[in-house]
Amino acid sequence: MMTQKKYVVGITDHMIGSPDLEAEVLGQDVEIDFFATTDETLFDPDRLAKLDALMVWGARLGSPSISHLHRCRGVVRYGVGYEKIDLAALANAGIPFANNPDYGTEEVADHAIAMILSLHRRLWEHDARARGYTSGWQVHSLKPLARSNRATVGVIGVGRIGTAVVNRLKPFGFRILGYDPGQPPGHEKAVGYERVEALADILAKSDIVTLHCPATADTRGMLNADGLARLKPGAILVNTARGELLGDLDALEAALRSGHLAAAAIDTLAQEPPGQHPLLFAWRNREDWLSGRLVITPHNAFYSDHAAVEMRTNAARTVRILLDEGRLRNRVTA
Ligand SMILES: NC(=O)c1ccc[n+]([C@@H]2O[C@H](COP(=O)([O-])OP(=O)(O)OC[C@H]3O[C@@H](n4cnc5c(N)ncnc54)[C@H](O)[C@@H]3O)[C@@H](O)[C@H]2O)c1
Ligand SMILES: O=C(O)[C@H](O)COP(=O)(O)O
Repeated sequence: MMTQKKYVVGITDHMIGSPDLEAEVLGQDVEIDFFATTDETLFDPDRLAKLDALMVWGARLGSPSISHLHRCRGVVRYGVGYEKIDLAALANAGIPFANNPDYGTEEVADHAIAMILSLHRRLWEHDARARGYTSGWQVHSLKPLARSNRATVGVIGVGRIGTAVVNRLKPFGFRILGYDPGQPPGHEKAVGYERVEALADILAKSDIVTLHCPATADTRGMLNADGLARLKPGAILVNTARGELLGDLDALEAALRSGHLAAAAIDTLAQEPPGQHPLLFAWRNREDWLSGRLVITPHNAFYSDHAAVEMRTNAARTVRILLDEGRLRNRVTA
């Protein structure tokens, strides 16, 4: 017997492929309206107007779309970050918003650790030099390598992912500093890092800086020219959080060219896929001056098959709870 549909849930976007997993979790009384695009200008207003809830992955969601969500009880994002969602417009429309904080934490932490260790050990630089090995097959051909228990890692943002990174760093013996004005006193003891009270301090004291805070008005450009200049000479930078924290590729290029920044590993860029900046050109073309000192991955730190299932299941459960109980878990306010 066909179950009558009680609700309509909108799902974006084509990154989902087919919303079969969501259909299973949402149940038979939910009709899914699948918007197979990340381009919100292509969202049909009449279809938006019929939605009881909306699930969003890569799409932006701004006031033109939000103004058509007449009966929507909640918007749920598949991911953790929500800088592409106009929270103020949702609040004005009286529509609550939730993110999906508890998926893929382990994956992002592993990705950051892989980046930290491979840059700390200068794997890519050694690989590049050893390939042309008449001059490069030398044990000490690069800048000095510090033993991990003589190096300091600065973790900026010690929330879920930052904490998972701290826990992974401990067995290596690194000194671990943490900067996170949002965490209460005592958090550093509970997690096991040394608390630093000012951004400038953690930048100045760390050999390796790893970013794990969201993109907000406070954090955008925290490592622009000024922030980069505050780093220790020869520091390493890892960004698996958001590209907007760096933002200024001119400044990043200058810091790498001068050697003030020894190396950087980046999973997120302000523009994705990356554009035509000269630094990106040098990276694509493996230019000698940069070779092995800039590693870029395509915003896939979160990804594993397990995390993808976890992400989709958790987000759909959040919607099901909303439809059944009128309660939105993981709610985020502007
Ligand atoms: N690359 C990826 O695939 C991927 C995947 C998931 C999340 N992320 C990014 O990682 C970020 C962190 O995720 P999370 O799950 O740990 O989030 P979280 O909310 O658990 O932790 C973020 C922490 O950042 C802190 N923070 C806020 N403003 C700060 C500031 N000005 N300086 C220092 N710390 C500040 C907060 O107090 C919080 O403790 C997300 O916001 C998202 O942008 C990236
Ligand atoms: O924030 C997240 O969960 C991850 O970065 C993946 O989400 P996004 O790439 O869609 O923002």
